[in-house]
Amino acid sequence: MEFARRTRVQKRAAEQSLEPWWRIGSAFVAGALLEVSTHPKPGLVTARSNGAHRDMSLRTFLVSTAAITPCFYQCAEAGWNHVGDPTALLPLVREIGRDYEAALLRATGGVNTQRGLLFSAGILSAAAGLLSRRNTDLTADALFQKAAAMTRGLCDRELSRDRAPATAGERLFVRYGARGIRGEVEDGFPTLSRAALPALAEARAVNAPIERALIHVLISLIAETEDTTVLWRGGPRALEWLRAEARAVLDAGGALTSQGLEAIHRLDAACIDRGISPGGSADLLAVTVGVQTLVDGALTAFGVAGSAVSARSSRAPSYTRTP
Ligand SMILES: CC(C)(COP(=O)(O)OP(=O)(O)OC[C@H]1O[C@@H](n2cnc3c(N)ncnc32)[C@H](O[C@H]2O[C@H](COP(=O)(O)OP(=O)(O)OP(=O)(O)O)[C@@H](O)[C@H]2O)[C@@H]1O)[C@@H](O)C(=O)NCCC(=O)NCCS
Ligand SMILES: Nc1ncnc2[nH]cnc12
Repeated sequence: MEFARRTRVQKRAAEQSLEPWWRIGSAFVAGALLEVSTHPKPGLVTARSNGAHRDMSLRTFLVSTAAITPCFYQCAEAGWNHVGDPTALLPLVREIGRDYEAALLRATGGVNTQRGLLFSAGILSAAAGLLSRRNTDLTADALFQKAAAMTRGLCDRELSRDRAPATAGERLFVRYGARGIRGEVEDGFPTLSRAALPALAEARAVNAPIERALIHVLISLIAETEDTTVLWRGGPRALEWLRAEARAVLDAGGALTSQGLEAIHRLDAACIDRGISPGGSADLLAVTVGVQTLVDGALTAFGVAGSAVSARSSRAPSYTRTP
């Protein structure tokens, strides 16, 4: 029975002429590329701005994405081949990830562009591989629950006040109790379930153009995320200021209204003035695109320039939204 089921799954994968892990990894690579190219994004690097950064540009992210791309494929394949408890998959995936974190830093000359994405998308790629092998539908909830199962106990193991912190994230845990990307993953991506995916659904419902939809998702993430990159650079006051500003933009309709978009441009300028850059929220935008691509089962929904973001809408975007 098991052999017949696995053959059926592998036959289906073969019919799609791609090993499942290629499709899984590509979903998150697309997320990384679409994220960095989207403009405007408050304080962040885009295709037209370096945001609040002197050490990063679009090209920095393009080469770091190229450097980490194989990681997602390898993590997905590790998940596909994993047998046993999901927690036993995490050490395998982290070993892969650490190699690619070094590759990322070599590619960027030491600039930390996407460590958070490497961690979160690597784990989700492995979770997707594991679920695909078991012929389980790739829903957002299934992916998030599997990622949480893989990382159970991670924060208790790695974030402690009993030893000298080694990284920014560990320092911020000691100082403020912030759990950063580790907390987001171990809790099963609550910020995506609560904010990002509903914002994407809202944009799809009005057939918003892709770039507007991605900006709208990012603002919704900034309003919710305990972003340790903002905490690191500006402390709790900066994080609370930014989240309040993002909520005000959403009250004006977010990226789905002209007033909201004007407010986003103003917030971008204010973040640049203050040296604030919500890199963790940007990572979660990339992860949201990857997850939605796996749920849709196709890259098309995000790849047709100018069209609406929905995978299902065939008509031209009749895009109007009153605040
Ligand atoms: C597990 C680690 C990745 C944890 O690293 P660390 O101990 O540093 O913990 P955090 O700070 O909590 O997280 C690291 C990065 O995660 C992003 N992030 C932060 N908060 C959140 C959040 N709430 N939700 C999601 N993601 C979050 C963030 O990454 C982005 O920002 C970085 C750019 O920031 P920036 O300030 O511009 O640049 P810096 O150089 O950092 O500061 P400046 O000097 O310029 O001021 C960039 O990384 C974005 O990705 C956090 O930085 C790690 O320890 C680890 O184990 N890595 C190994 C790889 C691995 O395990 N992979 C497994 C799967 S492959
Ligand atoms: N577009 C971006 N700009 C700055 N930091 C980031 N971290 C992830 N994406 C980023």
